[in-house]
Parts: sequence; C-alpha cells; structure tokens
Amino acid sequence: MFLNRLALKSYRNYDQIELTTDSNVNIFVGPNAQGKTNLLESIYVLAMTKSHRTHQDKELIGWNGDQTQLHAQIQKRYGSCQLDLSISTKGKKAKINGLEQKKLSNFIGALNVVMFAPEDLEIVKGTPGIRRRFLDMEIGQVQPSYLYDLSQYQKILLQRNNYLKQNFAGKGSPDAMLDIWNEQLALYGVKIMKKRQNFIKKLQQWAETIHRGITNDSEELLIRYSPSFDMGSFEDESVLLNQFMIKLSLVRDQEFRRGVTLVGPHRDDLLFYINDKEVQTYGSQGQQRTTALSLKLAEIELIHEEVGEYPLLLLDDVLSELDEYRQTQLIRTFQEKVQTFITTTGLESVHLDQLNHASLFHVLKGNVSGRS
Ligand SMILES: Nc1ncnc2c1ncn2[C@@H]1O[C@H](COP(=O)(O)OP(=O)(O)OP(=O)(O)O)[C@@H](O)[C@H]1O
Repeated sequence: MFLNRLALKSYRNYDQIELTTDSNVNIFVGPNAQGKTNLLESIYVLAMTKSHRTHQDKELIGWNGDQTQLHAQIQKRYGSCQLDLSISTKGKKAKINGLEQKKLSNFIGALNVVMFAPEDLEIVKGTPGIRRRFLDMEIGQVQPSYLYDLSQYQKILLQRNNYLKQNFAGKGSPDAMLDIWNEQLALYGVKIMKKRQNFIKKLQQWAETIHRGITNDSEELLIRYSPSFDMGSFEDESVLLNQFMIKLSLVRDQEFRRGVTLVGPHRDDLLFYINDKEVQTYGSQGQQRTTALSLKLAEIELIHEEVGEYPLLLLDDVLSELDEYRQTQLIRTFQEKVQTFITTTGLESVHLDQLNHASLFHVLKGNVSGRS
C-alpha cells in the first residue's frame, strides 16, 4: 500500500500542510527540531490512532489549536481510500472514505506502518512493559479482534485489582465475586496469550532469516514468548483456560496481600537470544541494535503475509546509526517494494547511491518544501 497524499492541520508544529508523496522513497531532511519526526509520527497516528512516543493525545494538537486534523489518501491493491482522523481534548473521530467509524479498532489497520526509530532499541533493552506495548501495537494493526480482547482484559484487570485492594484476606467474603472476575480474566487473558504466541512464532521465523542475512550468517536470533505462567504445549484454549484458573487459585492469598493480579498477559515478556545468549544481558550495543532492526524488518514481512500488502516503512533518524553493510541490507529490503519515509539531519549519512529513486523534501520550522 502507498500513501499518496498527506494533509495536516494544527498537528504539533504544523499549522497546515499538504504533501504529495513518492511511491518509493521519501527523504525528509532538515536541522534539529524542525518537524521531521512530527511528520513521520502523523503517519503513524493515522495508522494506529495513537502516537509511538506519547500516551498523551493532547500533545499532538498544535499549541495554538484545540483540535488536530489528519488526512491521508491511501492506494491499496483494490483501490484508493481516504482516511480522516481528528483529535481534540474531547476525544477522537475517525472516518474511512467519509464514513465515521464508531469503534477506533475498525479504523486501525486501514493503513499499515512499521516505524523504526532510535527509541526502538528499548524494545530489546528496556522494560517488559515496552515489549508488551510493541506486541499490542503490532498485533492490533493486523488483527482488530486483538484490540477488543485487550480492552476487555484491561477493564477486568482494573476492576479485579480494585477489588483485591479493597477486600484484603479475612475481610468479608470475597470468594464469590473473585470467581466471577477470575473467569472473565482467564477468558480474555487466554485469547490474548494465544494471539501473542502465534504472532511471535511467525515473527521468529522471519526475524531469524533476516538476522542471518544482516550478520553474514554469524548470528542466530531467537525470539521467545515468556508468558506469566508456562503454557506448555497446550494448543487447546479450554485447557489453557483451566491452567489459568489453577494458577490464579495458587496465588490467591498472595494477591490479596499485595492487592494486585499476579497472573496474566499483563505480566508477559518477550525474550531475545543471539547464539543462545540473552541479548538484553549479554548483547553488545551493536547486537541490540541489529536485533531491533531484524525485528522491524520481520514485521514488514509478517504484515505482508497477514494483510496481503506491504506496510509503509517509517525510518526516523536511524540510517546514520547503521554501518554501510547494515544500511545496504535495509535498503535492499524495502527498495521498490515498500514505500519508505526517511528522516535525517544530513544527506551524507544516507547512501543515496543505493536508492533507485527517491524524492527529497526539506523541513524547516513546520514547513515542508521540495519533492525533487
Ligand atoms: N503540540 C505542539 N505544538 C507545536 N509545536 C510542537 C508541539 N509538540 C512539539 N512541537 C515542536 O516540534 C518541534 C520538534 O519537532 P520534531 O521532533 O519533529 O523535530 P525533528 O525535526 O525531528 O528534530 P530532530 O532532528 O532533533 O529529531 C520542537 O520544536 C517542538 O517544540
């Protein structure tokens, strides 16, 4: 799929812009703090309805406005499609081809993107919460039902935690109520775990091959799902559900003492190994960065497999971080296949000679000029 046109109103430091983009590679060049990342972020927001770098939607609204409007014209295999998203302090409104979508989950997935930014190193190095967010965003954009399961799970988790806090052991008779929460929690928890397990299995297959290519066959990358309890080889959801309930009963007293839910996908993690050694603990900075790159490139292939079209690739200030060999590998992956948006402060860090065709845009103080 391709983004043909992007229009923004009152988005971060852009008052109003309209861009026609190249179907191959688009390079946005400019000094620091001019709006390059903001531009890529806006494309990400059009795909996911939220930013990759903040949970606070109001930060996206230009300082002089009270709402922002984003518009994209997308070219897909089966025709073109118009996406409109407006974000105000009161909430979000999303339209596909002029039709308002009651649920944002129906809007997510109309445009698919893979973003690779310097902070993605945190997916490898950072806390489990960052890896769970990565899983949620990526599975969500190819499987809208996942987002529904997740929001149900989060609601139940919140209520269950409140309940645990208020009804510590010995006070009242909490069991009957807890049984109801447990069933609900396990029901949605298992759905999420199964979907994460399937996603990671597929991601692993792609990432392993890609990582071998990037490292000249010297490194074997393994990605492993690490759920809050051992799923064993259980394929059947009802067996897993039963396991979930057993685990909950085992930690019951501890949960009352601590006032939090100790079992479930909100405690999942994702582990990375290179040649059998955990990357988070033993990996060099370079290996951690390459792992993040392999993960992102694997995602491109996975989305293609699931959706039948390649997503857009958004590379925010990452090319200068990659050596020539890795940059060449990356360019080979997207060239003529994946519409790519690159930001950089200087063209000297981009191996332009490797690109068959690219459009160049200059970004200065919230204005974009060019396309050459
Ligand atoms: N809500 C907002 N309204 C207006 N301006 C904003 C808003 N949020 C951020 N900005 C401004 O946007 C600018 C940053 O833009 P951006 O992060 O896109 O920079 P950049 O060109 O990618 O820079 P760098 O090369 O340093 O990463 C900053 O000057 C910041 O003050």
